[in-house]
Amino acid sequence: MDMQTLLNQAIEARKKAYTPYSNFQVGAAVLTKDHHVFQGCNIENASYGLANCAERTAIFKAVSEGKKEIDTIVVVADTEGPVSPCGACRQVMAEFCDKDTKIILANLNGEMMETIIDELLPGFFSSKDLTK
Ligand SMILES: O=c1ccn([C@H]2C[C@H](O)[C@@H](CO)O2)c(=O)[nH]1
Ligand SMILES: [Zn+2]
Repeated sequence: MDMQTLLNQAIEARKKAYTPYSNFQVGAAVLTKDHHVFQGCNIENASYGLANCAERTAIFKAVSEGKKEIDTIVVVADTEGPVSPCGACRQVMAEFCDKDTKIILANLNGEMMETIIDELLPGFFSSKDLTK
């Protein structure tokens, strides 16, 4: 699957964002290594802290359908530069991204950057840290 197609799926997912509190819509698309796509949007709550970000929605959809191996994640928002995932999402990405998983951060103006989890969250906490 080409990047533009996956970006378009993230842009489509963004239209479903439920954001009455922030009015900041985000979309995401996860391409699994076995070529399935899971879309996600951010979903807010009157109890503000319960908001679920778009990228976590997409990752959790994939994992809950038994797809844990991620090839690419695209995240898009209407930001000045490419959207910057929050710390919680970076940690969740770290759980399911390998060192080569492509993480594409984009905005609606067509700006894009490609990164990897080691750049987004250097020294992330992982299962390795649970054993001494
Ligand atoms: O990468 C990001 C950054 C923020 N948000 C959401 C959380 C909240 O609903 C709104 C404002 O923070 O944007 C995401 O979904 N993804
Ligand atoms: Zn987040």
